[in-house]
Amino acid sequence: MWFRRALHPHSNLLEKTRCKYPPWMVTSSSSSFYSDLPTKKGKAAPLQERRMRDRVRIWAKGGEGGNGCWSYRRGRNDRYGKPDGGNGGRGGDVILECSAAVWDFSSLQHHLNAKKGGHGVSKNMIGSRGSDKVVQVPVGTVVHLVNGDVPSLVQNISTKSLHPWEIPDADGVAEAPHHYDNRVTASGSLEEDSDYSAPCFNDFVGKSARLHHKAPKLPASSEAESETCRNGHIPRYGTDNRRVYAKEYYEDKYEMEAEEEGEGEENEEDEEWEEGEEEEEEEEEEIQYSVAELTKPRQRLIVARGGEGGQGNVALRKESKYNKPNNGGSTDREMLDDDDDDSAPSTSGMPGSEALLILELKSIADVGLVGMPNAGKSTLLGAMSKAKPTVGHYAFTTLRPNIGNLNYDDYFSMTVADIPGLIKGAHENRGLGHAFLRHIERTRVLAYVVDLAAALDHRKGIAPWEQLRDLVLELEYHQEGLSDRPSLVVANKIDEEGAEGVYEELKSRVQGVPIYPVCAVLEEGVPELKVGLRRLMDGSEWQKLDIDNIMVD
Ligand SMILES: Nc1nc2c(ncn2[C@@H]2O[C@H](COP(=O)(O)OP(=O)(O)OP(=O)(O)O)[C@@H](O)[C@H]2O)c(=O)[nH]1
Repeated sequence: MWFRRALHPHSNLLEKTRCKYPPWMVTSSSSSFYSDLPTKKGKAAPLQERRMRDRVRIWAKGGEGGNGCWSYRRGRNDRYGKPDGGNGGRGGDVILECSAAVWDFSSLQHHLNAKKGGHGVSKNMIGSRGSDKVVQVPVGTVVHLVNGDVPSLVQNISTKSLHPWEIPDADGVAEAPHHYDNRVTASGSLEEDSDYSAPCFNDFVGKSARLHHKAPKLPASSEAESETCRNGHIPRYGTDNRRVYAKEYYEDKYEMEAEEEGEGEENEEDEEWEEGEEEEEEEEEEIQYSVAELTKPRQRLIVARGGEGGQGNVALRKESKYNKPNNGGSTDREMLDDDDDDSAPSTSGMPGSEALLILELKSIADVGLVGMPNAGKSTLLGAMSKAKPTVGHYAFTTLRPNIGNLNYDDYFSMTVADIPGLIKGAHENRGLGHAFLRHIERTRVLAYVVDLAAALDHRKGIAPWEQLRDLVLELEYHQEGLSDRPSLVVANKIDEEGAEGVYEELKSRVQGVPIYPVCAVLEEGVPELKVGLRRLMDGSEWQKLDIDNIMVD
């Protein structure tokens, strides 16, 4: 309605527009009225016109644990009070979530940080858990580890659906609490997370202890004593002293434990030896390839874990009391009520784990269309499926793999990936390089698309049999044995004049694979091609293109 009003002779909208823009920009014809106005090009180019980001390096850091609280609950009748500082909350994890709604890594940040846990509070209240950083990655993401812990797979079902005593199944998709986490292996199978090591004391010694509440009366440690001498009284609020005391407290504890076990020296030797071995390993292989894969939507992978929260003085006091030798046969309750030793400090939260990762996308499709630029791969994908890839009469129109669904009358369906054009020397980074070939590493069937008309009428193109030889060589350069899978040849542009003769010559020069003459533009020969692809898919035919079976001048 509004545009009719604008064009109505009595409408003053047209008049206003005339005033706003110079006369040469405003015409009375309805077709050019709006199109002549200067239009600003949007920032976001269509997906097809953007280059794909299928490899990215990310740095993930789990959230720091919240500090434990040091607090005493004092009352009118209780001058000294009882400890009531709660533990700090656990830091958040960095999680990669597999999603079918994401195509590549272009929306991924390089630094992924999860949130810190909340600090513990008085009245024995635990700090809140830091929120996780969940980022979505496309289906087919492969994770390589440069630095850090091996990521672990998290299962993703609401625990409400489980029986209270049921342990979430490893193969299922149950959201397991963290102690049920499993490690994922290169093959995607799960392993029990048996050697997940708790963060050690050294992890938090270097961190400044930020304690909220009043410090306990410190024992006569060397620093505390010197402070006492200077001020004439035991310092009650010195953070540094608390930290020193906390350090000594834990060092003593760990020494005692080691002495008890009588293996202190052996442990040191073992550690040195292990360290040496680890260094050697690091030197040998810096990147651990394919430590995990995300192949199904909603799969989740923890790449960096949040640090544990620090302990409040309630927890530490209980711990120290339970650890005391119980000679008098007193009960646990009596031991807890006994508040002779109320000087247990609180501890600061552990830092979260860090990981440096390389994410790589390997699209998953049943059939991969491989061909030189301008061979007609995108046109063919559009003819076979409902995909709408960009088609252009110039080379390298396709900048990212396009995936389409090939449907059959009996509801069978398969996915087809159109890979950007390859040229001779792609392995030396000519053209778009051969990085896109990683997308066909997972395809089950290969369809080589050749342009029958490329070398016709003294055009400068390459003859179809030479195109095939170059394609096979490029696949092999990318990965040995990549061409070793069921294959067929699509002889495209059969509608061009003289293409029939080239097709006949192609058949005589290339042996061992079925060749389908097709006109992708007119969708001729496409049904036969679909039948051929299905035969290769279900295994009723198995033929591959061998370099020895291609006759080139
Ligand atoms: N005559 C004829 N032209 C075709 C046929 N199929 C495709 N074309 C034309 O060939 C040109 C290239 O087609 P695309 O589908 O973009 O080729 P591509 O292999 O995807 O090219 P890249 O994106 O460079 O890899 C376009 O101008 C198409 O119209 C066909 O069967 N017959």
